Amino acid sequence: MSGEKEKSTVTSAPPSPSPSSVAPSVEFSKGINGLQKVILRESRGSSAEVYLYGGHVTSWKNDHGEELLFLSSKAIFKPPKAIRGGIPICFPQFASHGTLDQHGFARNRFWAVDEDPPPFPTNTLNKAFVDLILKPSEEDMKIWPHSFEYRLRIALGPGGDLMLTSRIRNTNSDGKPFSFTFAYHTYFSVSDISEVRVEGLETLDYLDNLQNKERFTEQGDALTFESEVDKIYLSTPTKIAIIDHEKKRTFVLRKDGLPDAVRC
Ligand SMILES: O=P(O)(O)OC[C@H]1O[C@@H](O)[C@H](O)[C@@H](O)[C@@H]1O
Repeated sequence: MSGEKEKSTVTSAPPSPSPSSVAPSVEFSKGINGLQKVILRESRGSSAEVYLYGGHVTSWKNDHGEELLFLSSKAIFKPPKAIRGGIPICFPQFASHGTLDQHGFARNRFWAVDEDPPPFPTNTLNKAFVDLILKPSEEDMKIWPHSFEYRLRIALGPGGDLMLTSRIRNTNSDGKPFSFTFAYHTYFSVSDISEVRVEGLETLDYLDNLQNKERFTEQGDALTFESEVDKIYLSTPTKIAIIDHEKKRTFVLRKDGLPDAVRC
């Protein structure tokens, strides 16, 4: 949940063999309640929508136009309320692990388009992407007294895979270090929850949010959802799969620099 460079890629299988037609594109427009959004489109037809409010991915569609993220029908898109669903950015605090409001303030702030991001080591020429940046306001500094630059790149690859990369820099003038917790709190769209299985978290230790964050060890070999679940798994593998038997769809999540994973 913490670190300087946090990357997460999600793919949804199976990929479609449809032919390549248009070039990747990035379009700026007005979304719900006039809030600014960015639409990423890649050559085979997949797309993603990102609101500057929260730096929040609200939609991710595959090349058949099927929505892959859940967005609550009660999501109101009215600042200062966080958007419910999609991919909220929890920063500088995940959940209630600190003195700030639940999940920190980054999801309730207006991010800017980062016109001049530092270069990336990897080639993104074949991707549709947008770079966003968040810096604290004076008001933010009153509740969390650390100066930072949070750069977020959201990229959609030619196969429709979605990649988020976070680069967080300490800009305190005295160089004083700070620590933070962080999460991409992704809401995947699935059919019936009883048809869903998660692979990659078996036998791991977790903190159970429904039992005062007590630590337990996962026992079963297939992780399903039989009742309410709210668990933070510790030291998870870089690859986790979410298998939706009814939709016959598998989300493959790959991550780098993010040791823990939440299942809820
Ligand atoms: O309702 P929020 O603030 O968007 O948070 C979503 C969920 O985030 C999880 O991390 C919490 O453990 C849940 O209790 C919570 O419901």
